[in-house]
Amino acid sequence: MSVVSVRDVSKTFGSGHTAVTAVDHVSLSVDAGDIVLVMGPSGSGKTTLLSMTGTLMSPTTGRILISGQDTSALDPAQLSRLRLREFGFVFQTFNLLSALTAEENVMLPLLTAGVPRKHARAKARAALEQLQLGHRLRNLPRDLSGGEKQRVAIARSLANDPRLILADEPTANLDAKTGQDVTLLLCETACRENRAVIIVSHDQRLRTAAKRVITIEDGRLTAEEPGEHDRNCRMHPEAAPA
Ligand SMILES: Nc1ncnc2c1ncn2[C@@H]1O[C@H](COP(=O)(O)OP(=O)(O)OP(=O)(O)O)[C@@H](O)[C@H]1O
Repeated sequence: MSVVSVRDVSKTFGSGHTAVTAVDHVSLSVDAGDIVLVMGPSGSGKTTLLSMTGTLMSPTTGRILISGQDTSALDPAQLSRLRLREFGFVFQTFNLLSALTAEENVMLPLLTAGVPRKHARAKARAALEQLQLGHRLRNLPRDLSGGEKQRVAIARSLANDPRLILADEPTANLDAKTGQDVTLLLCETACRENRAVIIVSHDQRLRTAAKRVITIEDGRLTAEEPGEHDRNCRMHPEAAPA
């Protein structure tokens, strides 16, 4: 069974002559271990598709199934629990809380999900160590580089063992090399743990991190090509931590 199945989904904003169809009859299935890069011009519907896939926005028509469960049948509280349990989110602006250390930032969603503090701390440390940030546990975001901040955000997205990681322009605020390295690290880690990943980006260099590359234009999926990701989840030789 697919981790996520997007079935004939459309999203229209507004109505009448000002209506904009941002996503137009899109179907897409993503399995465990899949790493899908969604590319396309500005305004083509990438973020709208990602938001619906993450149940942050409901489709106008069509259905989103998460591990076979139809999300349209769930109320907001159930959707919120589903997101905490099944999804990890990575954003272009990192979205770290400035008053919390790296470790506390990673612990936060675990505590929200009801994980006991001691266990949450151990999981946060393990996730940060995996992202090669074991020496930065007590640092505040302001003392971290852009690449380190995004690695903390990735550790946070991985800490609750999500089935699916959704990343929206994760490299937009990083220089090209750092952005590619951080994304490769995310993809290698997710691949080894058999998690599914969907990344929305303009960045052609991320093809090296993806197993599938999907193009969206005017809200429609227009192409799918294989990516260049190493199927054995090996770290790309050029990638070193940022
Ligand atoms: N909340 C909204 N209300 C009205 N129109 C919207 C809304 N969100 C998106 N749109 C419109 O839907 C279309 C798709 O937007 P979306 O942000 O999904 O594209 P995108 O491919 O992610 O663009 P970018 O690469 O610039 O982030 C655009 O025409 C946009 O203006």
